[in-house]
Amino acid sequence: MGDKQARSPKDRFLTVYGRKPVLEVLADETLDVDKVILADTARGPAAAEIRRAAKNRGVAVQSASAHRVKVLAGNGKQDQGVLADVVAPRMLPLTAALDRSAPPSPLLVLDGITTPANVGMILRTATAAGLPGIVVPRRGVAALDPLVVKASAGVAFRAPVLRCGSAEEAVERLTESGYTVYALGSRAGAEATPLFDVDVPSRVAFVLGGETDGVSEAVSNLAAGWVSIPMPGDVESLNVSAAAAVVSFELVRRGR
Ligand SMILES: C[S@@+](CC[C@H](N)C(=O)[O-])C[C@H]1O[C@@H](n2cnc3c(N)ncnc32)[C@H](O)[C@@H]1O
Repeated sequence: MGDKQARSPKDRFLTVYGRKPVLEVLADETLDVDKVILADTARGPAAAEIRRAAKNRGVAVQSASAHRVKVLAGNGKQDQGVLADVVAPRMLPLTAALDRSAPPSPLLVLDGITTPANVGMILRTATAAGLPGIVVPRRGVAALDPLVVKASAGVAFRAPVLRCGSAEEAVERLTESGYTVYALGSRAGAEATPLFDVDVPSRVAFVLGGETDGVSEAVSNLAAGWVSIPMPGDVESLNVSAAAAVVSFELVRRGR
């Protein structure tokens, strides 16, 4: 994965699409809206309202074909011919964060989490716990779209999101940078260290896996080991956002 992709412009923006979400971000003075892109086929009162709201905020409205808007919104989404790029001030490429003199730690890394509501809830919880970084790969994880923003209760705009191509790439980069990277799994059995006993070195990251398959084999092979949240009750696993909450606040407790 070259640096070009690692520094995609998408690393700065959350794209919001659809008339109502775009009007909502334009109405929110705390958000820095970079631009609005409106389909050249968009006419009538709804398009006029968006143009008016953008003008009031001094936000540029670019015109594009309806097809282009659809592609930019991630194809198959209910874009209604309009999207807005909102600057997420704390979103950074992972590589840039690791180049800092004090790289952020502890981190969460998302691997294969495809339900936007889970991604949004994880961003909200980890931000609430004060974690300095949540690695959200561009591939294999739900796109940072309005469903994620909604599930995060708007926290996604200011969550410390670190972007990279894939979870595998993130684990490789983190390991090269001296992080101990643990894979979180409920069924790892005897080979897993209970979360409440695990060492938390100064550079540490915990990988959360997908809703169905958990942490991928490729990622777990790169990790330093498995960690599990003890579950004395008889259930197979926690919802991934619940697991993220337990880990995040255990890290807060350890940091005291
Ligand atoms: C719904 S679980 C995935 C269950 C999946 N069948 C599996 O084999 O891992 C989603 C993610 O939440 C995290 N998780 C859930 N329960 C956990 C537990 N008790 N300990 C550690 N991680 C857990 C793991 O990262 C897991 O990959």
